[in-house]
Amino acid sequence: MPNETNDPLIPAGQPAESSKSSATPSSYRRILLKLSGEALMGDHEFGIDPKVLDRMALEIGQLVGIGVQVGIVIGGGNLFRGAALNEAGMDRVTGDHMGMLATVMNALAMRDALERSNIRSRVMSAIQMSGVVEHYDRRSAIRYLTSGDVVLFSAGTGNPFFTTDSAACLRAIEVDADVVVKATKVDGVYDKDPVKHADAVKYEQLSYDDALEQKLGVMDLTAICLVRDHNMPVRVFDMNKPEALLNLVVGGREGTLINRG
Ligand SMILES: Nc1ncnc2c1ncn2[C@@H]1O[C@H](COP(=O)(O)OP(=O)(O)O)[C@@H](O)[C@H]1O
Ligand SMILES: O=c1ccn([C@@H]2O[C@H](COP(=O)(O)OP(=O)(O)O)[C@@H](O)[C@H]2O)c(=O)[nH]1
Repeated sequence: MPNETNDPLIPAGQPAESSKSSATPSSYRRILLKLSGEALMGDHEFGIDPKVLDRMALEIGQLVGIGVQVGIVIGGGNLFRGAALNEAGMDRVTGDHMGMLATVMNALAMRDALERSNIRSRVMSAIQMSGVVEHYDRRSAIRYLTSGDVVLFSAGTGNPFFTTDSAACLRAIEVDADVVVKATKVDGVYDKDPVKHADAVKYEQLSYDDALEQKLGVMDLTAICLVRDHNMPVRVFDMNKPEALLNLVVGGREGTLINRG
């Protein structure tokens, strides 16, 4: 049922067609954007490139400008990954805790860039961090999104052994986003890793089951199971392509759509 009551706690989740009749030219009313930590590095080997943050803030601002509600989950792979720390000898859960804290740092940096561009934003964390960021609360998050604030969901799911892809899918389902938009370094999902195979063929569209059966590697299987079980569409696109984000949100053919098929 479309939300016709203006109650912020009634899910936005309007199908694309119904929101087309509203003031926004967007195909989507509420999106969950997943940014990988590595996307924030730019040309560097580690850390955060402020120029990349500013460019992303600009692109996110374009979405806010046309009335799209934007939730963001940022990864932490530019700083720490639990699995990599574990391979180097560290306890896995400790490594995952460090990875989740890395996502909070990235979210703080992104908020800083958004605010410098005069885009209202809030950071919420799955791990309580009083005095630094607000603890994640679904109802508050929906209120913020409805009021037009960009909400950065940090610290992943709050649990070790998960990824921020799973966190993005989880938060998208919880706040009833219309779509998960996954920004990567490649321009969609291919039949094999396009970075390793020059002859890889891109999919325009892919079903959840095909993505699972073929283990296509662009998103972890836990995340795909979650979106499949809740019929949440995912679009994978290239964040380095200028205007690609805006284009896909207004209905352009960017990247690969993963859905029921
Ligand atoms: N079938 C595939 N289609 C597209 N990308 C793939 C595929 N298999 C593996 N990949 C890799 O997945 C990466 C994108 O996922 P992403 O989550 O952004 O990266 P990371 O896991 O390094 O944070 C791409 O850089 C690409 O090399
Ligand atoms: O719910 C979560 C999300 C993330 N992480 C940890 O945080 C790291 C950074 O997240 P991710 O690898 O998903 O970042 P990205 O690849 O998107 O940069 C992961 O490797 C995990 O160690 C975790 O333990 N639980």
